[in-house]
Amino acid sequence: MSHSLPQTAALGTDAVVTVRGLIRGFGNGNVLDGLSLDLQPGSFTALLGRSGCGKSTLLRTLAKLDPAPPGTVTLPDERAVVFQEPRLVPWMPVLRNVTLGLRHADAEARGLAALEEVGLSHRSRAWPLTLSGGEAQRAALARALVREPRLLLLDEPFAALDALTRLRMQGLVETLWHAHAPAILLVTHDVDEALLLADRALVMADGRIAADIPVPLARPRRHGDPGFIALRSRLLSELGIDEERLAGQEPQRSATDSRPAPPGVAVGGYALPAGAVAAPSH
Ligand SMILES: Nc1ncnc2c1ncn2[C@@H]1O[C@H](COP(=O)(O)OP(=O)(O)OP(=O)(O)O)[C@@H](O)[C@H]1O
Repeated sequence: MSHSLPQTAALGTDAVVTVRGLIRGFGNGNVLDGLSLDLQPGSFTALLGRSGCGKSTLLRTLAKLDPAPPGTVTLPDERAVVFQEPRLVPWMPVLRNVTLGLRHADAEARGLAALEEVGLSHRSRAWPLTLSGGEAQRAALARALVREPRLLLLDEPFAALDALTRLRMQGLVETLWHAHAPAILLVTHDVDEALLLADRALVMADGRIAADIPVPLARPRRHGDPGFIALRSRLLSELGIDEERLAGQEPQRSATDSRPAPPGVAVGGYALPAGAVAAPSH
């Protein structure tokens, strides 16, 4: 794990999100144990960590779906969240799903514009159950986008998609980020996804941010670039993953594999072999 002190790193006054000493437990120890974090306006941050370390708990707290003790979390009002499942209301057409809860007089025009941006305007009248997995996630992104969020929370939004659709969706999210500049917090198990998209990678462990790694790579990013490879090694090491054992393994999935990715830490959409993840040292 990092030897730096990321709990106090990058804490600034102009942040769009401020978390200070956040504690959250469910009866059996604290999942979040004094976690502190700042997110700057327009930043793109990836959040990684072992399964069960508390990533979704933090994200749910930032979405105000879970309570936080008074004074520990400061958030903008304009927030939106996209989950692994699109969570569309099945008895409402796509456009209604996107505009649900919007109070603007021109909500429909805004909804159509958002659908246009995600490449789904031709399905605005469709029922959610007739959408493909990728289309449904596009609709979920449009529903987030139409709210003009200053903070966009993404909880493994591509994990249930096949590898090719995931690549397209990653490109779409990057385009939307460039166009609208929300602060994005992306929870992902995929180290390559984190390095392709984010300018900062956070690793959670022991209920805190254990490592805070800048990703100063030029875009568009490529897996083979030396800087990418070096950061990948660093991130895998922070995650306690044995890269040498990983290198000896054949990928279990191809780019056109339509099966959803299995849970656990992944690299480039490939599930890691069991032995590649070191036993917890704590
Ligand atoms: N509402 C809840 N009630 C009880 N325990 C919970 C609740 N929410 C989360 N937990 C527990 O808190 C821990 C952290 O869960 P969380 O979903 O935040 O982890 P995660 O890092 O997102 O995991 P994964 O990567 O597998 O999605 C887990 O042990 C989980 O069982």
